[in-house]
Amino acid sequence: MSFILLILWTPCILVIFVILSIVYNYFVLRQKLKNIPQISGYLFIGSMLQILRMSIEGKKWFHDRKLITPAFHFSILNKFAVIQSEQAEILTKNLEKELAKNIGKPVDTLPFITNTTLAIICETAMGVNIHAQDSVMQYSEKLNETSHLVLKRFYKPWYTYDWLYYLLPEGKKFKSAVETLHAFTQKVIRKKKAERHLQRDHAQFENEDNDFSPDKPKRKAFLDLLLDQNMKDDTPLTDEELRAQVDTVMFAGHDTTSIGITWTLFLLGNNPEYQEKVHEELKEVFGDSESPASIKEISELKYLERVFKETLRMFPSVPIVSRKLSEDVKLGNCIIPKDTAILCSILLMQRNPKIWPDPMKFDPDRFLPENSKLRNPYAYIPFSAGPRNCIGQKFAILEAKIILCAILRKWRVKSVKTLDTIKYGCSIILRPTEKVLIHFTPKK
Ligand code: HEM
Repeated sequence: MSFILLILWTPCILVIFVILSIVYNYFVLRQKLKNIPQISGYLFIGSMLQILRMSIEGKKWFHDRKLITPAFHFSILNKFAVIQSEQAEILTKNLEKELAKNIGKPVDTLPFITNTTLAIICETAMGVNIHAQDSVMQYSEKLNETSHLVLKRFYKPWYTYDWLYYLLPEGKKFKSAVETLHAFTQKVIRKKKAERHLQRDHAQFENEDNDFSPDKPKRKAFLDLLLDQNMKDDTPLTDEELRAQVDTVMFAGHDTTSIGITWTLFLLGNNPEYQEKVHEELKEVFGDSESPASIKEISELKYLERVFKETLRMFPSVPIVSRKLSEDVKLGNCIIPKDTAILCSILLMQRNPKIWPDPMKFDPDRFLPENSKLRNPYAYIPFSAGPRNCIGQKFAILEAKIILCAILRKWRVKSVKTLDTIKYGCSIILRPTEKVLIHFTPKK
């Protein structure tokens, strides 16, 4: 079967094709650059638009993407890696404390990892230190609340109409959560802008282009980089658009990665023979050293990278991506007309036994170069594909490796639940719906 037809109730009836085939994903995801909208605007009735920029289309999307791309350049990622490493060290200290408090008990792992990825994204996206800011935790809670509410709205047709939705308790809750989010990001942007004015007045940044030279210890957040780029742009972003950019990176950049890392620990904790290979690799790269990992050492952890890739195959953090066709597209014998809504199911495709034999078997060697070379690149798309793919892919892989490496250099892990017994479900993100309990046993 290549696609499923879904008919949904929205202000007008919406027909959606859920695509299950590699070839069809290829046609849908690589549509022309001129107009590659996602359909979150359709599905979530515009409410997500208030928070994020995911529904921006055409030239506007292209302009904004060009503007934020330099902030994800490889040279800048290395600077961000310093923050990722510092936070990974804090995580291991926190885990040590937790284990000392509850000797012999398994740890509910996801909250620890999420606090870490949230701290990382706050510092890298906004330049805010999480420990100094209680409001950041509130920001994260509200972000989760809004994504749950958006999804609930999708299942209740009478919530479709804004005027009605905002009169009802859930609509009011949603509005208040969005206001908290906006207020926080706007405050940070205003503060950043004021700081920059002050710095300019004091001529502290005489040579902007050299700001990333190694002898300059100052680290810039995504927001600083965006403001730098924005100053050079012919059509700069407004404050509201800047806010949406930062919110998007905050939203897209912490839960996705923390859940991916937690699933990795869960799968390693169920597959001791593969976990042993990770420990062997760590021993080879680090020996008995206890110093934090360097970027070079992280890049040598090829097996760990394959482990993370295989985890994202079985548990893609984003299980579905959406598109609205910008042109008629021929799929098999059918012509699907322009403007049709399409869902590409990453989850179903990456677990399709015709493409991935024995799909629920965890096997990192599927990603050995010799085993991947003949595979269609659209068979594996946890970061989506085509021009509108995940801009944070390299950031996420680096972060996952740094955090996993920091944990697995200290402990062996064993999961309480198995693949058959753990409960999880699809919302915007594929997340566990129960605690992911893991035993951590010191290696020394
Ligand atoms: C394991 C971690 C991650 C996964 C699996 C993931 C996956 C995805 C997917 C599937 C999309 C949707 C693309 C589409 O609709 O085709 C996306 C978009 C996006 N992601 Fe990620 N992501 C991850 C981490 C990150 C991180 C760490 C950041 C930022 C630091 C980030 C920033 C973004 C942004 C800004 C977009 C929107 C891109 C656009 O519309 O131009 N992601 N991500």
